[in-house]
Amino acid sequence: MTGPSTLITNIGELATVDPARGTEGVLRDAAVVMEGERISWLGPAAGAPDADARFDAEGRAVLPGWVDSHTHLVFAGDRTAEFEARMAGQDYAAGGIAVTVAATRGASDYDLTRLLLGRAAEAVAGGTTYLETKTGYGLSIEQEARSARIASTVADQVTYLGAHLVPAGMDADEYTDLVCGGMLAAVRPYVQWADVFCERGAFTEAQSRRVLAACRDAGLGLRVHGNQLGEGPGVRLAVEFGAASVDHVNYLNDDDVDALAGTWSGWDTRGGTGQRGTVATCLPACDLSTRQPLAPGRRLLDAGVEVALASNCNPGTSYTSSMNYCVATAVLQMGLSVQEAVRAATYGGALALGRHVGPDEDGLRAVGSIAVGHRADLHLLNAPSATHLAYRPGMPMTAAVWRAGERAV
Ligand SMILES: N=CN[C@@H](CCC(=O)O)C(=O)O
Ligand SMILES: [Zn+2]
Repeated sequence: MTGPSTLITNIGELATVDPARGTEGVLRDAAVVMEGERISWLGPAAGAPDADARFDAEGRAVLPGWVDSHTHLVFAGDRTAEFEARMAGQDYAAGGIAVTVAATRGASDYDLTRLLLGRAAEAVAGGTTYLETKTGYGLSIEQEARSARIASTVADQVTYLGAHLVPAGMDADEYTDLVCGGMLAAVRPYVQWADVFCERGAFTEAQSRRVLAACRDAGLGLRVHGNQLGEGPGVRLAVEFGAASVDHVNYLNDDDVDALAGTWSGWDTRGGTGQRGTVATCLPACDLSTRQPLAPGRRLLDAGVEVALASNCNPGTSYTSSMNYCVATAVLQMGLSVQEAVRAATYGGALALGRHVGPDEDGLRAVGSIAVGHRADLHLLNAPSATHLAYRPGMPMTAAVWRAGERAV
């Protein structure tokens, strides 16, 4: 599909995050042409072709739109009281999820959709152009199917997280049967991925294994919430099942890091080719809000693991979809360079969602990097370089956003 073309010129720093351009991938004094939903040209501004419309970036930086590969946006209510108690010293516990389940079950389809649309709009306003979201606040066949259906009308990709918490009054193994049986069948038309919260207070290793096997057999891609509140089997299970990502990863021992690194042994990080492994998705906004140690992103990168950064926007542990904030935190507190953090929040998220490459055909274009044929998802900063995301944290850095070639902000 073609369409009207737009030339964005006078770009001071164009962070392509394209592995084909080597680890740097940064062009100076650059321009990009979008044609319909796709990128049709990029290169030096001086050599840019004509286009139907022209936008002057005035020397500012352009990045790929953020790819937020981990959110929980289908919910009603909030958990301010729980947050206040946590800031007063109480530990986070999985049980708080039940408060959101009650509020979500009580909301109408109309309200749940309206709330989700508002949150997705907030994410786009912050530079996010590709969004995953999950079920997990329904926890019955009807409610999980409703959440999945509503999510699929708004998010780019949807993950089934029936295995988020065992609902009050239910036996854990009987609930796991439901997650692997009738509930899975009911959500299946709406979701691409399945996830399990493998943690104390949520699902045990044996229960998690059953969920992952059933969902894999149903043809879903897999991800795992693991090692968030302490060391545990989450990472090992993710590796064993060939999951696309394991998310949180706060408490890792050497074996966990080695196991994750092993999944990337056939991968060429510089070129972005080869056999892909399990992405470690770090969620720094969640770590700060729950006062957990920040995930060891530096250690994972040094070991050769591909890392993603995501917001984990949800009412319990991370009530923000600001990827700018996640990137700033990764640089200021996790030891990532600006380039590594930007890559993790764009290309890394795309890797975790299987969209780092695409056939680059309609509806299946690659996201998370700027290259010809990829989806035209661009983020113009109010700054001359991406460094300003960390150098000026908390400042309004998002100047304009194009999503699939359309101006969204
Ligand atoms: N860790 C599990 N699930 C969410 C939190 C859910 C909640 O507390 O409502 C998370 O990713 O942090
Ligand atoms: Zn989560």
